[in-house]
Amino acid sequence: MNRYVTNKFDTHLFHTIGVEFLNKDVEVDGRLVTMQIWDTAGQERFRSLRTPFYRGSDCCLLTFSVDDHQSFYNLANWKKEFIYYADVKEPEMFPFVVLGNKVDVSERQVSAEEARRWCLENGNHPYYETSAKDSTNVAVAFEEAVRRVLAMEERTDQLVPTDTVNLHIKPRSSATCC
Ligand SMILES: Nc1nc2c(ncn2[C@@H]2O[C@H](COP(=O)(O)OP(=O)(O)OP(=O)(O)O)[C@@H](O)[C@H]2O)c(=O)[nH]1
Repeated sequence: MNRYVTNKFDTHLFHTIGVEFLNKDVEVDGRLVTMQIWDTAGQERFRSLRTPFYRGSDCCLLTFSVDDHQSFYNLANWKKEFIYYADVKEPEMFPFVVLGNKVDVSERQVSAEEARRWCLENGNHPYYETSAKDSTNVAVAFEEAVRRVLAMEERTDQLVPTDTVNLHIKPRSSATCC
């Protein structure tokens, strides 16, 4: 989030406490969009602080580190937690984007193939290999998230009938006559 919005990278970051957020205006496929990005704390002790912020999200970027197998195994739990607290009614329709971050490091523990397979088998999520350190694919991944949200909104709009018939019948007032 910091690399994308402020174009900065810090090697000595403090853990996120609760939630941090930043906004960014972006043009995607000719549409101007204001993104509100919420970065939730990953540490277990902050669970109760982060979970209230899931509700109302339009998209979820599930992120792991390619040099840390455990963070990859945790993806399923993060997804489950998000779906539960965001109260996602149709998880298979919700836009998730998966990021394998830290591709700048040489000691990988998760291959791109393994990550892609997980994405395919767990909802066919788009997968991007990113580096907040050297900017690889960061903007591309966020823009894909915007595209998924816009596509989702278009689909939902199409489900709303345009020619509605109001079947609600107003009760007649007992005071009227004739
Ligand atoms: N080499 C490298 N290091 C990174 C990259 N992204 C983050 N880091 C480092 O990894 C550490 C953890 O980064 P965070 O962004 O705080 O990770 P987090 O998962 O959000 O952690 P919480 O704040 O506890 O939720 C920091 O020291 C970062 O500098 C990257 O793309 N490459």
